[in-house]
Amino acid sequence: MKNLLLVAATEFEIAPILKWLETLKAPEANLKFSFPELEVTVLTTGVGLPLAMFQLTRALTLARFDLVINAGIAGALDKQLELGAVVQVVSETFADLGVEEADGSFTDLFKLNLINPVAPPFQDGKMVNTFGSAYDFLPKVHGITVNKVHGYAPSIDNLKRHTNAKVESMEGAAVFYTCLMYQMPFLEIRSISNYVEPRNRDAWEIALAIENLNDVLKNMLAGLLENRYE
Ligand SMILES: O=C(O)c1cccc(C(=O)CC[C@H]2O[C@@H](n3cnc4c(=O)[nH]cnc43)[C@H](O)[C@@H]2O)c1
Repeated sequence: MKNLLLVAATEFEIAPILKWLETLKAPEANLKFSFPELEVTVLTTGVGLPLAMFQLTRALTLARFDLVINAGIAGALDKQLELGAVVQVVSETFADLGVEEADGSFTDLFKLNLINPVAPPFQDGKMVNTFGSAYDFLPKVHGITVNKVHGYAPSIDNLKRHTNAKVESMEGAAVFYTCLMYQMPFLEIRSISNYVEPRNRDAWEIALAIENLNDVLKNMLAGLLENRYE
């Protein structure tokens, strides 16, 4: 039997898949859905790096899982990505962990020699999902994780000059760090709800992003359940 941990920041991001699971099976404690061939545990961590890191670490110390799937919406740094597009994030960085210099530029903790850029789980300051390369069903992109969503043109321009990342979230790097440290296979799947641009909340397509994200999750879970519940 496979044990899967589905991790999202908020319940609204995974509400459709949760509803689908609930139509198939009544959950046990801790939102665990048990099928003969698969156990799916759903964990909502709250928004942001500290909450995600604590909740995921606790979950991984309390039970054994074969795979963690981090699912959620995200901002796109690249306008070539369509709103509603679903991607697999294959690398992550803690993008605002550092210092702001007197000229407004940003220096990360690796350049300041405060974190060793090649000490596990980092590779040249990045975290790479080596487990995720086995999965090839979505476009693969690089991601960054931030504490503060970018919404001010000069800081967005500055960010785009210094990263080749295509998506921005608030939890991805916490999942990468924790899973890589525990050598736990994992995937980060994100659907684009908005562009990282001067703040314009009205332009966010959250409903579309959630619908597409949950369609992908449903296909994955249905496959793992040998398509007996479609
Ligand atoms: O209503 C808002 O203004 C607002 C601002 C930030 C996040 C949200 C959420 O709905 C939180 C859910 C989730 O969304 C991820 N997310 C979505 N877009 C972005 C982004 O442009 N930059 C970073 N994170 C983003 C994030 O992982 C949150 O957990 C609402």
